[in-house]
Amino acid sequence: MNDLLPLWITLAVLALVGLGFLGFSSSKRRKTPPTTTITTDGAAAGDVSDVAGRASSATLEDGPATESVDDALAEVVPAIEVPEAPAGRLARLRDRLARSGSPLGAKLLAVLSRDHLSEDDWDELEETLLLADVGAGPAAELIDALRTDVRVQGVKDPEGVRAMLRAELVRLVDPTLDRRLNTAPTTNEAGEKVPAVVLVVGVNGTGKTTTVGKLTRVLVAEGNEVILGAADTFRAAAADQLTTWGARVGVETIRSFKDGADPAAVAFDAVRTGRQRGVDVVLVDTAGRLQNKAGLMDELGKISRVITKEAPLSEVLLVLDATTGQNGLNQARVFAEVAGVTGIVLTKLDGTAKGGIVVAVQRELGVPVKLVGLGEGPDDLAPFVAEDFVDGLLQG
Ligand SMILES: Nc1nc2c(ncn2[C@@H]2O[C@H](COP(=O)(O)OP(=O)(O)OP(=O)(O)O)[C@@H](O)[C@H]2O)c(=O)[nH]1
Repeated sequence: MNDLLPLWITLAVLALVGLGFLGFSSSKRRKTPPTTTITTDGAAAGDVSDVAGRASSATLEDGPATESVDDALAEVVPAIEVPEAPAGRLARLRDRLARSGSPLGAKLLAVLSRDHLSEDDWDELEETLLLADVGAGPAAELIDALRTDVRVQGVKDPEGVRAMLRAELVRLVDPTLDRRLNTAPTTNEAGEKVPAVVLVVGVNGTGKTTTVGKLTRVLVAEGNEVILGAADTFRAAAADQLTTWGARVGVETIRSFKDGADPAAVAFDAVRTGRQRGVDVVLVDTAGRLQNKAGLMDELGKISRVITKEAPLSEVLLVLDATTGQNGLNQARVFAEVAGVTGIVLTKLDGTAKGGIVVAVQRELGVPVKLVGLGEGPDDLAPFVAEDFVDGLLQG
């Protein structure tokens, strides 16, 4: 029996080592990056935000709850998606524009193709433009230009009429405006990289958070490193929503888990983190409740003041819902005064026959439309191109 003692000891040691290995590998398995693929439908995205929210709050509020955080994340952390390249998106989305804008394009073409244009016909054209929210000034301008074209050229064949209308609409939308997004990082005097900071403002419900999410994908597709700041602390779900958008393309969101946290503090943290990490762009989502002008001015003023301690603001994008017409324009005026808007994002153009708002809002604010939202899909945000937009209106 004594002779067998060394053998028993060896077996016991081997068994212990074996058990240890199994334990290690199973704990490793829990930490393996989850492989759940998130589809583009809202339900799956919602699941992720729930869990992302649960996981992060567990980390912050419950102390060392690493096990449950891992488990929660393991359920649904998405595989990183590859967003669609931005160039040519407007052409892909042209059908949606055509469907929404066709009352404008088709009606204008139908009237202009009549044999002898009477005063009533010109009135009808003007009315059509006004109904599409082009605005009184630009509508009158377009009618004058078309009257001159018809008198001088006397075009009557359908192709000629279409070409004439296209040229005048493009002129009205103004292809000469600089619509580039300023998202290039800079270098400060100390030679350090400073990220471009894009502040996104607008009334609640216009699509700000969605736009920040879609814009993140545009920037990632262009090879930028991005960090998001969830400074919409008014609506708790907005930060979850933003975290989900970011996670889908491997982008981190800086947020607070405190109810009603100071949005300026979150914005500051986001920009500071972006600077420390050397990222290219920091995108900051805001709440922008339009309680009153003074309140809005205080909030946005404070956000931009604290941000600029870390990095200059590169862009202030105003998100406007195209379906809200003149009301949207009134809101836009207030934001433009308060926030120093440098570009407009017009959302929900897929759901309106009022594509003319592009012209009205540019004229009203003197700021170009830089991006348009044409659906709820993750890549349904397109850089605005005057010619493609007009072609969309005239298609169909
Ligand atoms: N059809 C369509 N829907 C859009 C578009 N952009 C945003 N939406 C929808 O508009 C709704 C509101 O969007 P949010 O991004 O939550 O709006 P928000 O401005 O951040 O709202 P608050 O956080 O309350 O300030 C969502 O259902 C979006 O899917 C678009 O271009 N087309």
